[in-house]
Amino acid sequence: MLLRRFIAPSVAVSRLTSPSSKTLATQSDAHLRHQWSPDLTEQQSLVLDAVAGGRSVFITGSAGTGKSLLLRHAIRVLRDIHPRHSVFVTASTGIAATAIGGQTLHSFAGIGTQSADDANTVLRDVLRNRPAARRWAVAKALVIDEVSMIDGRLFDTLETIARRVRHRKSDDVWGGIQIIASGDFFQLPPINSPDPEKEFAFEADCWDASFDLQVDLSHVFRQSDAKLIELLQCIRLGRCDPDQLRLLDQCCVVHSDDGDQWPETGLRLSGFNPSKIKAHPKVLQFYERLQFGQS
Ligand SMILES: Nc1ncnc2c1ncn2[C@@H]1O[C@H](COP(=O)(O)OP(=O)(O)OP(=O)(O)O)[C@@H](O)[C@H]1O
Repeated sequence: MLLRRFIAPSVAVSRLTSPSSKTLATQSDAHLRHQWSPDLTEQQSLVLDAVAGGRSVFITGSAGTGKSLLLRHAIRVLRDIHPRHSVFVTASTGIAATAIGGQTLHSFAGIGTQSADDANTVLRDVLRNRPAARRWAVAKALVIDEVSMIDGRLFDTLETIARRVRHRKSDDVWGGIQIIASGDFFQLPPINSPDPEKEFAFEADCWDASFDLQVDLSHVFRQSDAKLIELLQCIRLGRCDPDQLRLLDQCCVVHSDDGDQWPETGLRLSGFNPSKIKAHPKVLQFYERLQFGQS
């Protein structure tokens, strides 16, 4: 269901067709590319060129396509083209924010951890929170990592806050703040999204208007085996064909009466012939694990 809702609009995307209203920087694209890294792919370079040009960009792609690496480059570029104090680096979770040296989106925005009530209530709270209102006022660029965990209603609320706080500076979407968002909607979803119609950020009313460019990174760096990459992509989309299912099946270690292969999970092991276990020449190792947490 998520697949249909997400892919259908346009995110298998390269360039938005409508021209941006934002002014493009005058730096030479080739010069910037040379400075960044010769190893970046064409898609990654396209993103950095857009960031350097003041455009708002959504970066997506499956695991290992270089989103995090690209985001780190993008943050450096943003700090080159804007005053440092006006670039805010955020993520939807504390762990993700720490990884990129930023803060949580909620903390930046001054909205607390509860999900957005109506936009007017949240706006009133933000305006009472002077440091937060000031952050919104001075921001020229806002980075949002792991945007897949932001629900659509909150995304719309944040855009409304930006526009209302900054109405004297700009009537544009997000009050003219350059938005660089990154995430993979096939990975972590929002927690307790309050509005089923706007469960995901890409369902927000302002989503498409928020970005000049939406890029789906296609080159997977984490694996090099083409067959494995294709298989992982198909699993991600829930579209495995019978050949791929057979291949997966072959990878499972299956109990064989005379072979030396062992079941790979405790569950299967418990159904394994106990005499086989006792007769096995190798010494069995037992590992104890303690796990703490709240349910
Ligand atoms: N252009 C590139 N050339 C070589 N290696 C690259 C390039 N871009 C990314 N990588 C490497 O690919 C690996 C995966 O990158 P990264 O962690 O940024 O992916 P990701 O899309 O953020 O993954 P995930 O969604 O799992 O967090 C890293 O080791 C990274 O250094």
